[in-house]
Amino acid sequence: MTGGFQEGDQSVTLDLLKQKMDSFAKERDWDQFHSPRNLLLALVGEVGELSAIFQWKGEVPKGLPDWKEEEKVHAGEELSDVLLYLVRLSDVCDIDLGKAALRKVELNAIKYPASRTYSNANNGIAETS
Ligand SMILES: Nc1ccn([C@H]2C[C@H](O)[C@@H](COP(=O)(O)OP(=O)(O)OP(=O)(O)O)O2)c(=O)n1
Repeated sequence: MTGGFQEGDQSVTLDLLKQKMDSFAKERDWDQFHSPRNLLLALVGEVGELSAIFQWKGEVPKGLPDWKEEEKVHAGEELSDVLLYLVRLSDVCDIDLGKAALRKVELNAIKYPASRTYSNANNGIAETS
C-alpha cells in the first residue's frame, strides 16, 4: 500500500476543472483559440452531441436503466465536454461560476418559495397558492 496522495483522491471542484482546462490550453498554445465566442460555440456543439444520444429514444427513465454501459459512458463524456467548456467560458469571461451559480440558487429559492405549492414545474406560472 503506497498511502500516497493520488489525483483520484481529490474532490472535483469547479476550481480544479478550471485549472485543468487552463493548463490544457496553455500546454498546446490554444489560449489563442479559447475566445469567449469560440468557447460558446464549442459548448453549444457539445450540447448538440449530448442531445444526439437522447434523440429518437423517446422519454427515458431516470438512471437510464435500459442503456448499455458504453452508451452511459458516452453520455458521461458529452456531459463532461459541456461542463468543461462551460467552466472554461466562465473563466475567460472572468466570471466566478461557482459563486454565480450559488447566488442563482438563492435567487431561484426567493422566486419560487418552497412554502407555496405549484401544480407543475412550468416556471411556477400555474402557482396554486
Ligand atoms: N480547441 C479545443 C478542442 C478540444 N478541447 C477539449 C474540451 C472538450 O472536453 C474536448 C472536445 O474535444 P473534441 O472537439 O475532439 O470533441 P469530442 O471529444 O466530443 O470528439 P467528437 O466530436 O469526435 O465526438 O476537448 C478544448 O479544450 N479546446
